Amino acid sequence: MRRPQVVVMGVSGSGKSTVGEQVAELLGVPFVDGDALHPAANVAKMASGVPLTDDDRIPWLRAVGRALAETSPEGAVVACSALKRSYRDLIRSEAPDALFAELDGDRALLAARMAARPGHFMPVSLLDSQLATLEPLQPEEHGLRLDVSRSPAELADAIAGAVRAAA
Ligand SMILES: Nc1ncnc2c1ncn2[C@@H]1O[C@H](COP(=O)(O)OP(=O)(O)O)[C@@H](O)[C@H]1O
Ligand SMILES: O=C(O)[C@H](O)[C@@H](O)[C@H](O)[C@H](O)COP(=O)(O)O
Repeated sequence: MRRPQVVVMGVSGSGKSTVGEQVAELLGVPFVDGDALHPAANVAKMASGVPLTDDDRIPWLRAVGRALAETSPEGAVVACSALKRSYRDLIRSEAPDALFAELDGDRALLAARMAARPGHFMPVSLLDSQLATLEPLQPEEHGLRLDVSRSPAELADAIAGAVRAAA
């Protein structure tokens, strides 16, 4: 298998961190949570209920792309919302072979998962702006879309299988 570079993407609460960690485990590569790469100002903004702008996100997306390309010679899995096509293009400018696994779910399920998640900075009130910003993965983009009504283990298996098939 070529070195896997995988972005688990989707709106807040879709399971990027939970599923991404399991994908990394299955592939035997490091996992990087994109949340940890945000500057403190971005986290403070989201925690106060204000959506990020493109200007807030651009340096962060470059950092996500660099993490994907540079964390390990074996490859990596990164959890990153990557909501717009232009954001994914920025990540691909650092990691051209990245495979994007989009986690989709209906609003009620996502809101319930966000509300049940203890101690996270992201308020449920930002879910609607996340969904409004989301541009789903397009057919010509390298990746797959999955519905998050399935278990994390099933989702991780499907993503790892797609990565292996693409290698
Ligand atoms: N497929 C799933 N089925 C059930 N619960 C899930 C699933 N994926 C994630 N969760 C739960 O939903 C919440 C949000 O998941 P998380 O990984 O933090 O999402 P994200 O990183 O996309 O914001 C967490 O409490 C997590 O345990
Ligand atoms: O671009 C953004 O608006 C943020 O990056 C957002 O999409 C991201 O999802 C946050 O980091 C919240 O963290 P969770 O996704 O873990 O809720």
